Amino acid sequence: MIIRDARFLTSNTRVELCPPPDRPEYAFIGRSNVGKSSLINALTSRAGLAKTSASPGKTQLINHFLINEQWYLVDLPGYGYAKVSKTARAEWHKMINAYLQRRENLACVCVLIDSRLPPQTSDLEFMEKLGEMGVPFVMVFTKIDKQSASQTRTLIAAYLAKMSETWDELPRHFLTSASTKVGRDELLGFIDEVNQQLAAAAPGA
Ligand SMILES: Nc1nc2c(ncn2[C@@H]2O[C@H](COP(=O)(O)OP(=O)(O)OP(=O)(O)O)[C@@H](O)[C@H]2O)c(=O)[nH]1
Ligand SMILES: [Mg+2]
Repeated sequence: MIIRDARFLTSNTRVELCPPPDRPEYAFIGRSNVGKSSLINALTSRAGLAKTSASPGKTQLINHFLINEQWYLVDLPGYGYAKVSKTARAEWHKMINAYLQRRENLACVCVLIDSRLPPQTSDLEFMEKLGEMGVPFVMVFTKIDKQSASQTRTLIAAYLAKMSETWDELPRHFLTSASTKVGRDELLGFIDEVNQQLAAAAPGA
């Protein structure tokens, strides 16, 4: 897929204030600092489209971007950041739960996972929750440029082995780097595929 056009639409905390649910939506979520905003910039080849930061907790709102006038890409605030207050964490859960439950055009959630770490409880629990809610998702491993290919292979294999303890069928997964753009075409190809399936299934198609 070629990204001809990518623009920022809105930032807000409430699902009712999101843009009209009139096209497929793909949401990026994962632990703070995992590289959600950076990957959005890499996918769209628009540096600075989504705000990034070396310190965790940069993205605080539900940010909508419109891609090729056809689909929405959403940058969400991260979870699992230790220095966040109890109140802030409760607010995050409220906002994200409402978004996941009520955003009717949500086509797929991309759960971003740091490729350098062993399976983290917060990621495993979040994916469990998506499964219980019946929200489709894929796993997107990030920052693979930061280690050797063999380290990545070993860690991903261990991750998938861990997942197969609780999942009968493993979700699809992608290996990515916002720095080198590895995995960009695969992820965009997947989004294209889902967009086409949804269009074919839509009434009047
Ligand atoms: N080397 C490398 N660094 C990356 C990559 N992706 C992100 N980073 C760096 O990781 C840090 C966090 O990136 P962000 O994109 O802001 O992370 P985020 O997940 O949006 O973080 P929050 O909005 O705080 O939840 C920044 O310093 C990025 O430059 C990558 O693929 N490779
Ligand atoms: Mg961010």
